[in-house]
Amino acid sequence: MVESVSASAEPYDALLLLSFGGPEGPDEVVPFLENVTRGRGIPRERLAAVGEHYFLFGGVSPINAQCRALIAQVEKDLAEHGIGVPVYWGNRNWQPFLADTLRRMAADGVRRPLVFVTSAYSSYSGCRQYREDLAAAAAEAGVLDVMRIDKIRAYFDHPGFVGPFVSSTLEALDRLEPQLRDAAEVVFVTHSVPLSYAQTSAYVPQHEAVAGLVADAVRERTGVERDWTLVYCSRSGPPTQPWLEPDVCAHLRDRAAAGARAVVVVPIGFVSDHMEVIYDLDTQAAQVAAELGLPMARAATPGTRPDFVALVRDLLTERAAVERGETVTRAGLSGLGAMPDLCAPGCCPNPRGAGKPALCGRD
Ligand SMILES: CC1=C(CCC(=O)O)c2cc3nc(cc4[nH]c(cc5[nH]c(cc1n2)c(C)c5CCC(=O)O)c(CCC(=O)O)c4C)C(CCC(=O)O)=C3C
Ligand SMILES: [Fe+2]
Repeated sequence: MVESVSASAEPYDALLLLSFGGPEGPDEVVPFLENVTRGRGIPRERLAAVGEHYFLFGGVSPINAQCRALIAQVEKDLAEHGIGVPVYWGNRNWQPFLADTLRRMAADGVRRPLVFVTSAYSSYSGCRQYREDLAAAAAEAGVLDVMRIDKIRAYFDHPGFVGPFVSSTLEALDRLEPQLRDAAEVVFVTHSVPLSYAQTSAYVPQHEAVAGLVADAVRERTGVERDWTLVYCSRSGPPTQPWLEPDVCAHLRDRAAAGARAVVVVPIGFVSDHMEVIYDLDTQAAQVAAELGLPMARAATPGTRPDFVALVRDLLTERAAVERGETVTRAGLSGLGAMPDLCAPGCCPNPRGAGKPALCGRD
């Protein structure tokens, strides 16, 4: 972590965790899905199928509990480091809704919050869409005149994000039978997105960089050279629209046919074990692997690992130092360089066209 940056949140007076949101009971599943997919042309069959994924887990997405757990650890960590900013939480698609949170923050006297989004990579879904959410919610809450909102940069190659995946990949290898460990291939997985999103953002190169960093570290630690691939899960949208491929299940079939002996599945696209992880990987991909007789272990996501909790503080103090006019050293392990604090004009564009207001960028 970057200790050269003084541990102060000045000029920020609050940290806002901004996430996706998820249902917390069967009655909430359909309204939640309506919020997610409004105006996005997701086929009815796909929606019904995704609803079933949630019902399989009692209509409860794990994501909200994971946000609460992360916030509790971040509050503790900030307090331990003498950083006295309150931490708030708002979501794009479910309670607590972002606009309600912004209203409460304004009433509490917050004027200069910094936003941390639970998405590490650049893409419309993980970057600009949250910036549009901030603009819409700030307008709805009527706080645009009293609050200046900044957002923390994309953090895919930060050691506090990559490190937990190195540890969890080693732990997953250890869960395989000892005689299979050295032969196990590493399958890095992220959320598929439409090709149009991938072509207009650094989504794929950023994932390739993280996969390479984790694979290198695991090779160093185990002394074993193993094959790895980046694949995708959770494809949605109409069948006519091209999305990133291959799908994780198709990849497992291919590798089994090619004689692979075991796999470790590493969900580098996700900061915590939410629905895509517990359904698409732990349920669906695990079932395919079982049918193929292919031993599979799934690596954990960063969740509330101490390195990831410390990442939030590091990025908060880094950005605060920038705003105070200090020179900072930015933690980042890939050769891609840090993403800018203010998104460049037109970055991670809205596939339905420009023109929707977005905060925290140069456009
Ligand atoms: C890149 C990306 C991330 C990672 C970055 C980030 O974390 O933000 C992400 C996260 C998430 N996606 C989630 C859930 C859903 N995503 C959907 C639909 C879509 N996701 C997309 C992309 C992404 N999504 C896209 C291009 C669509 C098509 C519609 C559209 O263009 O918007 C749908 C609709 C049904 C379906 O078709 O799957 C659901 C229910 C949950 C909550 C999980 C839980 O409850 O635990 C989380 C964290
Ligand atoms: Fe999604």
